[in-house]
Amino acid sequence: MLSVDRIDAAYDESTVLRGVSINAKKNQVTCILGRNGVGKSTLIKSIMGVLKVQEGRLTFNDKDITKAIPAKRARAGMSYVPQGREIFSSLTVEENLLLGLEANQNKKTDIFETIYRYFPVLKEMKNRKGGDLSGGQQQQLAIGRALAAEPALLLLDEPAEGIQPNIVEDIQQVIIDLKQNTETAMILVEQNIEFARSVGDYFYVMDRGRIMFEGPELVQEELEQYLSI
Ligand SMILES: Nc1ncnc2c1ncn2[C@@H]1O[C@H](COP(=O)(O)OP(=O)(O)OP(=O)(O)O)[C@@H](O)[C@H]1O
Repeated sequence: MLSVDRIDAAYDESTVLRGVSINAKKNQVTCILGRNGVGKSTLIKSIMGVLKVQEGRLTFNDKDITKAIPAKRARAGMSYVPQGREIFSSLTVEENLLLGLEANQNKKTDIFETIYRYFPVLKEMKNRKGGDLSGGQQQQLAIGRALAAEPALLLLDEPAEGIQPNIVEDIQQVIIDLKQNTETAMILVEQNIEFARSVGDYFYVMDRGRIMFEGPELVQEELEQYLSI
């Protein structure tokens, strides 16, 4: 459903991604692993279109989206949870979710019941300002907002980073539930190997802007070489 074909991406003059190719499939969690600064977030940004690629091609549901702006990719079914959970602090929880609904083709708030079932705390706090939530609650809201679009492809950039363990478990359960009950394809950038292993179906390991390893299992040797384990 998503195919990234030999892309290069750069910030100004410095090239960060070099000939990166990955695929994501319906109903599967595709994990991107690698040390700090190897280009994982840059890859996710290139997929969402926040960063333009210089070379290569992106295809989403058989359409070439290489030059499409992020809003068009969102309308086509992509949702993005950036690293650092960028929610709107001055809007309420419910207003944040309503913004997510904008990208949803059927625009029905029925999806909110599913989101509130996944993250009951969001229902309890639906009239509170996003900025009043704890870090973990804001991460739940960021994921909830992305799910309000009922995406075909969900991009998650380190959702477990800096989050307390019980909320990490909730997020893990949501990913597993989405796999079991929907056709959502997910791309998960993660430093937490156990988290990635527990939900992942296919793994890519990056180093200095390139894919060094890919496969359905994480091989210990590759982990030691590229993830300093
Ligand atoms: N906005 C930016 N402008 C210039 N350089 C950037 C920018 N964002 C990232 N970089 C650089 O691009 C490289 C890859 O960064 P990226 O954030 O993609 O790595 P990452 O693998 O996601 O790391 P982390 O796990 O720390 O988020 C790094 O050298 C980083 O310093």
